[in-house]
Amino acid sequence: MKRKPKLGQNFLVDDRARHAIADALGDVSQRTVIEIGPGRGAITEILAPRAGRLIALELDRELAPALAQRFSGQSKVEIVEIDVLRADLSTLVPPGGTADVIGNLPYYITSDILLKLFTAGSAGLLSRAVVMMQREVADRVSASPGVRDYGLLSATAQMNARVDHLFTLPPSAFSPPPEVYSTVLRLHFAPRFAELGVDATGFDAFLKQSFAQKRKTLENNLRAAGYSSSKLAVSWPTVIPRQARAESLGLEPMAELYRALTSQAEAPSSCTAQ
Ligand SMILES: C[S@@+](CC[C@H](N)C(=O)[O-])C[C@H]1O[C@@H](n2cnc3c(N)ncnc32)[C@H](O)[C@@H]1O
Repeated sequence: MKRKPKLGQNFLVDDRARHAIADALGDVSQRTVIEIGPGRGAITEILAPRAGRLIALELDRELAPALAQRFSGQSKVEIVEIDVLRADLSTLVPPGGTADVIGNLPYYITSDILLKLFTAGSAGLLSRAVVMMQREVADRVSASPGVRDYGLLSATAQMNARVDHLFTLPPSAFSPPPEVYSTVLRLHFAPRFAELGVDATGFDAFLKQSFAQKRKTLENNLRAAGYSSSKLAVSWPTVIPRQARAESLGLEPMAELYRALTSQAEAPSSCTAQ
């Protein structure tokens, strides 16, 4: 049986691909770039001479000191041994400015990393990210409403960023080769909460409730979350068919329903499910 590498360590060995990933971030000469999971430095070594400042976050206790040693002569490069999910990104961003992110992500925590990036993007800390992930996850992030892959991750991503699908790599681009294809996405952080007239925390929670069970209609998911039938009936916008599933709806009608539900005094927690 093939042994799975620990910490999602499939290192990029395709030279064209690592240059294409670094190039996708554009001109970073005046930018702070945060690299997630630099590993053996495949992308780090391309960005080190280009970036205004490069901060690479690596969890592996052997790889991090080896990289720190290798880049010790380059004052613009900092290698930090840390779990990216525990890192406080706000401390890495220049005061009053934003940073960019790059990374061939460790696939076992891709969704958690993306959520962390969206939160930081909404807080105005990040501008762009070029990130590689398992193809199936990238397809979900960039899916449009109504297609099979569209779900909570797509809605959350598209509330927070414009998503460009860049290119896909086969397992042979990595060593050891993973069992899956990998896709590179570019995210331009541009939160839509204000434009759609919703508050970020409340709407994020509403999306989770709306997509809670794929086989249920949106109305049934919201009833299960505690909204009463009467409240749903008076708030339901005419643009949304009563039998619709959240997976078929764009963010505009979802925001319209959320605004209608929250503009009335009754809160979901005080509703009786009927
Ligand atoms: C897919 S490899 C990419 C390595 C390198 N950037 C490349 O392209 O060859 C993922 C990297 O993320 C690191 N990693 C895994 N979990 C991490 C975490 N929680 N925080 C930071 N780095 C992590 C792994 O040690 C590994 O170096």
